Amino acid sequence: MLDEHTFDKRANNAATAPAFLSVWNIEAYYGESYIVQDVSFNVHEGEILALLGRNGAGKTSTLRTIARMGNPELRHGEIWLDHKPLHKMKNYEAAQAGIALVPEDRRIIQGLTVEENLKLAQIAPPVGWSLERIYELFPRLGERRTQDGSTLSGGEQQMLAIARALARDIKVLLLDEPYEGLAPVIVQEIAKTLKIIRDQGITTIIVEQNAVAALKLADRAVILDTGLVVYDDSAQKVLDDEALRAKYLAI
Ligand SMILES: Nc1ncnc2c1ncn2[C@@H]1O[C@H](COP(=O)(O)OP(=O)(O)OP(=O)(O)O)[C@@H](O)[C@H]1O
Repeated sequence: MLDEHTFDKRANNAATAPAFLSVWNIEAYYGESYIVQDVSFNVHEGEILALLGRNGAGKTSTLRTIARMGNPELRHGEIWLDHKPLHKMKNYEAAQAGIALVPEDRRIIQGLTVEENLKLAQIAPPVGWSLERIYELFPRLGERRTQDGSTLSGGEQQMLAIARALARDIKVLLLDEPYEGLAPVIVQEIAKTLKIIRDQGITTIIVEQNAVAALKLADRAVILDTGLVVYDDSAQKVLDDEALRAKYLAI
């Protein structure tokens, strides 16, 4: 592994200069199962990256590794966020460094209102967006601020899960299947919001079964196949290339 000193030397080399978020040769395991197999990609500040691939390709595992969840266990490689070594951090340290993972099941806390869910996210510094700013972006949440969060519709729960991430001071939003189970009109509404969030400087990685929707949203795409990167280029190119879509995404 490189220390910060070695990293600085690398940073001076244009060919290997780290991006805002750099994932370098990461290998991660569930027990002895080798799942994330030498994955590398860069994410530029303020872009939306779609991380795609068939079922079981290792997308969720890659997000969990970046968020330093501990399971899967990172055994090799490096992850750098804005010159900070995420690979040396525990989950809470990665969160403090600005990583927010919104998991597939959204984890809305039952028995707490929308506003309480948001306030709970702000309990420990560094605090991010104010409630006013959040409600401006998600008017539906403002209207339902006193409603139990677990009684929201699927789309509203997804909005609350994203809003809760923004309530903390984050740099990178990791979204795992944000569109799952949502009607196309709600998908469009969330996509519009994610573009506004990008335009406010937040970097996003989206993992999504609805590859077409993710590609339409994203600036760039990385495609995984059995734990390996098989494509890393513009999202539009994938939309335009039928053979590529059929080969790696089966769409
Ligand atoms: N907790 C776990 N323990 C052991 N193996 C796991 C665990 N979670 C996932 N795996 C395995 O790791 C591989 C990659 O799973 P992962 O969920 O990362 O893929 P994915 O690309 O996100 O898939 P999907 O699109 O189906 O959600 C799969 O073979 C899966 O069975």
